Amino acid sequence: MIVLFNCTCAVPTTMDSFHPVPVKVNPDLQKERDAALFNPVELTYLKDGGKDKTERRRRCELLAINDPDLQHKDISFMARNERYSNAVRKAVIIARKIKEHRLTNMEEKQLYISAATQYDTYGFGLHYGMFLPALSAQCDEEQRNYWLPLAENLKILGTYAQTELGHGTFIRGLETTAIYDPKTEEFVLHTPTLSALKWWPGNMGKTATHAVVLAQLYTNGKSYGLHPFIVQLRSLENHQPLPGITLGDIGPKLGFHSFDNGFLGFDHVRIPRRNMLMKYSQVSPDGFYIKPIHAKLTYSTMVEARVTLVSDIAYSLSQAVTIAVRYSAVRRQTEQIKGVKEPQILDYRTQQLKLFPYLAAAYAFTFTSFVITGRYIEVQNEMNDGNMESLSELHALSAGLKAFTSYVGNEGIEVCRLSCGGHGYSQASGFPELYTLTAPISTFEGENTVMLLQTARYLMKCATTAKRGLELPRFVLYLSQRQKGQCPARNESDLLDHGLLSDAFEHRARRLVIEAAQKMQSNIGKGNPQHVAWNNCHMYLLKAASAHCHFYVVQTFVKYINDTEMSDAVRDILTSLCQFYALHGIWQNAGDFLQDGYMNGNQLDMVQSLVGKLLDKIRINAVALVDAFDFRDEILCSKLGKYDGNVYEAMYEWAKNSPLNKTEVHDSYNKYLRPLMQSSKAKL
Ligand SMILES: CCCCCCCCCCCCCCCC(=O)SCCNC(=O)CCNC(=O)[C@H](O)C(C)(C)COP(=O)(O)OP(=O)(O)OC[C@H]1O[C@@H](n2cnc3c(N)ncnc32)[C@H](O)[C@@H]1OP(=O)(O)O
Ligand SMILES: Cc1cc2nc3c(=O)[nH]c(=O)nc-3n(C[C@H](O)[C@H](O)[C@H](O)COP(=O)(O)OP(=O)(O)OC[C@H]3O[C@@H](n4cnc5c(N)ncnc54)[C@H](O)[C@@H]3O)c2cc1C
Repeated sequence: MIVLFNCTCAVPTTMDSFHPVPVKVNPDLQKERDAALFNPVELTYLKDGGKDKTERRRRCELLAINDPDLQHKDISFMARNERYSNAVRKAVIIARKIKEHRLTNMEEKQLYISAATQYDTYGFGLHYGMFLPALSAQCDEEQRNYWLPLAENLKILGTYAQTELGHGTFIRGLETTAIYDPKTEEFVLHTPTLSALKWWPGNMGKTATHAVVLAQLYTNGKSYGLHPFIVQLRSLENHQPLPGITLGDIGPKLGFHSFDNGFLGFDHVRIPRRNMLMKYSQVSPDGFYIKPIHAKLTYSTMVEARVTLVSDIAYSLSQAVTIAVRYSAVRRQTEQIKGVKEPQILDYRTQQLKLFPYLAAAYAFTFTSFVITGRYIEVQNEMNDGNMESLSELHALSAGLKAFTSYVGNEGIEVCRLSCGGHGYSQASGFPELYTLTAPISTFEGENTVMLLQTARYLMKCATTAKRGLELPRFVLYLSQRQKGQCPARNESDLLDHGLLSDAFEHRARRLVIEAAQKMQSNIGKGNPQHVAWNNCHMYLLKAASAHCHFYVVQTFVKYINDTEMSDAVRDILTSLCQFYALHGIWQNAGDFLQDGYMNGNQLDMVQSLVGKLLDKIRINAVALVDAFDFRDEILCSKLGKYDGNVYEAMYEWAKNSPLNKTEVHDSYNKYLRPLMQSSKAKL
């Protein structure tokens, strides 16, 4: 039985609300909305960057939501083959519709794509997410003029083939070779071992015709390290793999079921010299190598992707808390006073303690994503002018924030699922797809521990620079400032001060960075080689990097509230949310704040008491805070998180469509159960 998503296009939407006016709203949810102390649409405008941007976003999303060509049965009821095929079908429709709707702006395209794909992966995700960015960043002008129009017009479909079976993290250890042959002016690509098979690249198994392949460059008998090459994988006539190329799908995964993550092997495959992407380094026809102005420019595609992932995590976490908070407002459980209605589960302190830290984090990460995206654009412009000075800083910032936010995001989505009890485990909740789509962010684009260690590496250098009294970039300037002694808070109201809270995180980050640097120094002092000392100090380094990122997020949240114009009511709730984010962070990491005597037991008591008090303030506004994220039901794809709160009706309707309910009596009854039961009967 085919079930279409509820197509609500015929139902009018009000000016302020994006949602169709529901026939009946769950009274508990309505009560929450009536009691809120601010207007959520104001916060929506703020988050989107203005009313006009909200309206533009809604228009883009509605174009996809209301399009009958993009409707299909729930992906939860599809097998993998069907899911892959459906994702490709939709990707093709999306490409056509983007042209028809004249969506030329990148942001609009992304909004449209994410509304059209709903909670599934996008069939051309790697093409747009990594292949095109890699071409844009690594091609010289002539190459751009040739390849970009082909890729932008989908005449070729691409992927980014870096990871191998044997190595993902340690990319200097990748084994695929590209050996230059000056006689024919070609590179010969080869997979010398099983472990050198490219493994994991998305859309490579069945979809891509081309790939940006990362391979070890050899010319004139010398190795020059990893470089990007564009390689045709499949025929443009019949999609068959080209001679010398082995391709396939790597099989089912935890999630990403619609994605054809693939493997790829080369058997002495020849490509023209100009298929090496030559913006930063070149090989001349006679095999002379010209090196790049910065050794790590080959890695720049990953920096862009890590920046984008911070926004993606903020978006997914916002979806998770929207589902869990709305459901917690309509779910009632456990009679407290005989004969009196059971309370909404949102009233339980434990439920609030599960959800509100992630609600606060969702806002904190959203604002952080604005800042890091802005910084990325600035550095990109500097790099386009040939100034590579800030590349290391951007790498450290993006690697650390991608790791810090995705750890919290993955954990938060799982906590939200658990907070919905049994129904959270149903595919109807939306959590299984949301979780499995977000979970690999901790692994791809750089495994999180490895990324935090990269941030730590940068911080260690900064600690040395600060010690020498030399200048540091803005975002680590605090490392050159002196520690401020003890936390000055005397009472609870002092502890609500944003400046004081930001100072506390600054103090913790500086102390942990300096401590890690000292541990490294003393380890090296004991005669350990650098890599042994580094390994011995991993626990300090990881903590330092994480504390640095935590401080960055708190500071960004505070600065956002201070620097942005907003109504008093919105400022009031964002202020409480920011205080809660910081105080809860102190409470959860109390040891770090107590360890050097920066805070004392009495101050910690006050922190804990304030966390409790702020729960009340957030409780009144919780539903409005998640409404402000402004997810339409068609995008949230959760029966628990529906805007109208009619959860039980929706779950029952959804369950009726389970393929197992197609017939009253399943085939397996006649095949297995009947013979078993009849023979058992005989024995009785
Ligand atoms: C319309 C649109 C729709 C879109 C819809 C999207 C849908 C989208 C679906 C997505 C689907 C998933 C897509 C997953 C795609 C993959 O996962 S692609 C594969 C990603 N792979 C990785 O991230 C590998 C991680 N590993 C690495 O990056 C490197 O090996 C490491 C860990 C950084 C180490 O590199 P290394 O060369 O060994 O460097 P090392 O000796 O440690 O030295 C570090 C030095 O390099 C510098 N460095 C390292 N990296 C960098 C860098 N990147 N930049 C600058 N400097 C750097 C450091 O600053 C440091 O400098 P110094 O301190 O020496 O001055
Ligand atoms: C869904 C998905 C999609 C992907 N898409 C692509 C793609 O499109 N293109 C592509 O090229 N790749 C892709 N990848 C691969 C991905 O980028 C790698 O898996 C990732 O970079 C991690 O590398 P790894 O698998 O080698 O992990 P490993 O490095 O083997 O990690 C295993 C463990 O070792 C630890 N470890 C490793 N090195 C260190 C160290 N130096 N110090 C301390 N601990 C360490 C890690 O912390 C981790 O705990 C994808 C992966 C997934 C899951």
